[in-house]
Amino acid sequence: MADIELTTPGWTHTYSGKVRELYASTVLPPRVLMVATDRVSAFDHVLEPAIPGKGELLTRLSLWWFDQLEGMPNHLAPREEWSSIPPEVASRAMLVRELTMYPIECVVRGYLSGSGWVEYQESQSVCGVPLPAGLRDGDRLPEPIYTPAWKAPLGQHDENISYERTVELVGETVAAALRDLSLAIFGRASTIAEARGVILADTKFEFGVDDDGVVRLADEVLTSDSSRYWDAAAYASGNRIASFDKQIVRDWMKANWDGTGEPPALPADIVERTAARYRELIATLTGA
Ligand SMILES: N#Cc1c(N)ncnc1-c1cnn(CCN2CCOCC2)c1
Repeated sequence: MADIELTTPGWTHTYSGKVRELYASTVLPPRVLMVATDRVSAFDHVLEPAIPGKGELLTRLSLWWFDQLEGMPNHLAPREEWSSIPPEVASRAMLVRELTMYPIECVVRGYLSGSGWVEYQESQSVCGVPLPAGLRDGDRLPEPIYTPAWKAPLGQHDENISYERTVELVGETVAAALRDLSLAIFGRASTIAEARGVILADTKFEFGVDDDGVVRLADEVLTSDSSRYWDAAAYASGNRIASFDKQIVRDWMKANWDGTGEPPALPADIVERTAARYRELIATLTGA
């Protein structure tokens, strides 16, 4: 697609995701340019229209979180290289080290919601992790749980897997590291978010390993696309739907699409309310 290629020379388009485009540098050492688009996806579909400013807002949020998680090796390229990012995408791009990515979505859940609530009602467990009886939708879990998924190729569903299956996929040492790092990062991020009046209900991390064998936090991190964020004050007053993420889009889709055929276009007010929630979350967390 012509509009995907960058006009700045030195970059080759390598991958189109639902909401991101990836490019390889033809001049720098192995680097990947991750460009966030304004596209929004839900229920495995890319929806129309795009959400104005989404790519930039979520990139800013990722970069803020990478900075908050000091001490956790990540995939960002040294900042002195960032001047090479093409100006045409600079506000919504990250220049990252090329890693060998692990095929695991490292999901951590601190609260019971979404597919986890559906599964809990049927089995009193989430992804095979047993939970106490009597929990309600939106309840905080006794402690955060690690519920990994296998990263399916684009177009296929990610598949919830057991911790033991992750051991088969990446070995015991790496599987334990991914679990422990995910739970530790979730704990730190939850504390930082709650100090700002925001609940981090759940999120997913991706990791890769560099040529020196260092396991690094990769992908986007703790964005509204990879996480559920709730307003803590609203939650405390019993309003358990005041979310800062794509819930507005998900709820509208559930009410206006039966899941067959192409999804309907989002109305202008849903687009604007979603953009406003993204802006509000970034302002609440980062102060910017
Ligand atoms: N983050 C990051 C990152 C990194 N730091 N280094 C190398 N690759 C990636 C990465 C992340 N996502 N994808 C696209 C999705 N893959 C496409 C290929 O097939 C598997 C899926 C590439």
